[in-house]
Amino acid sequence: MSLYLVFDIGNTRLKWAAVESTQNIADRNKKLWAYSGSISNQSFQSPELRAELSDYISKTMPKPDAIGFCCVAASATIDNLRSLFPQWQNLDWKQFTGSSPYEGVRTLYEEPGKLGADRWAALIGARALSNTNTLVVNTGTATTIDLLGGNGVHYGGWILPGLSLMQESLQSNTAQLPLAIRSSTLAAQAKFGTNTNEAITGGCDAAQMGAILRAVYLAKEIHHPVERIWLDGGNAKILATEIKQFPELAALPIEPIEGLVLRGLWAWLLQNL
Ligand SMILES: Nc1ncnc2c1ncn2[C@@H]1O[C@H](COP(=O)(O)OP(=O)(O)O)[C@@H](O)[C@H]1O
Ligand SMILES: CC(C)(COP(=O)(O)O)[C@@H](O)C(=O)NCCC(=O)O
Repeated sequence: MSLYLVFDIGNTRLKWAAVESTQNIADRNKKLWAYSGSISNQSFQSPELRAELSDYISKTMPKPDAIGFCCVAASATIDNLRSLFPQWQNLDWKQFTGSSPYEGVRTLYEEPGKLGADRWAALIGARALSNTNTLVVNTGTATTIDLLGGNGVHYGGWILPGLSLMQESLQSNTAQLPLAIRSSTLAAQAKFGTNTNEAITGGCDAAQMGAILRAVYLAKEIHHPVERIWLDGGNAKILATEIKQFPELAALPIEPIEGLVLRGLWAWLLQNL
């Protein structure tokens, strides 16, 4: 049995988890991520908070046999990550990138090295869960929508501004729009907005859901009809709730999930160590 520590550094948050090589990688039980957590990139810039995180992780688990990580944030974050555990000597750090090979999955991206490492890891994580035609939707800083065929081929995908980014860009690039606050009465989104707040949140939600729907139609057009949609990332719960209100989308095989990127890093370590 080997112990792995995996880190997913996104543009907003750093997520981590510890897993044992003997655990079932297809397990969807939340307990799978018993040792896991996240910290905002902003907090991770603070030496004091990094020391706290390091202390917490190193007291929670023994020295791991390997640490797998991927990063789509600034490269300085990688330096901070790699200096996190001075208490553990000779750590085996493995960086996963968009061009890291993984047996059983290949991408049609023209330059795989340019594919976001987190998108590629999420696709591998999805593959570890099932061999069906799958749409991988990651609703983080950006929203990414990727099609993975049951044959293990990544047909490419789309990148949209994430929900917060959409709303923030309206505020920062207009004279009259505020930063919208999501109403707790979600039914408001299922109609045309009758105030600025509803108009913004409803519009941004509709853009995200419209892209998912368009991807489902396109997958059918290219003869890889979607059999499963994984919804991951910081805005997955919001979007899943919105989706339930739209019969056309609610009928789709959509499931919220956590940690697809971390799962992909784990699968990659299993295959390469
Ligand atoms: N506790 C949180 N901290 C930061 N962002 C959050 C939180 N909860 C929800 N969000 C939303 O999730 C997004 C970040 O999601 P995440 O999947 O961590 O992104 P990334 O992988 O790009 O870092 C933010 O843009 C924000 O809209
Ligand atoms: C699209 C992304 C910004 C998403 O990042 P995230 O929202 O997870 O922080 C990231 O995957 C990235 O920088 N990709 C590189 C370009 C590409 O995938 O084509």
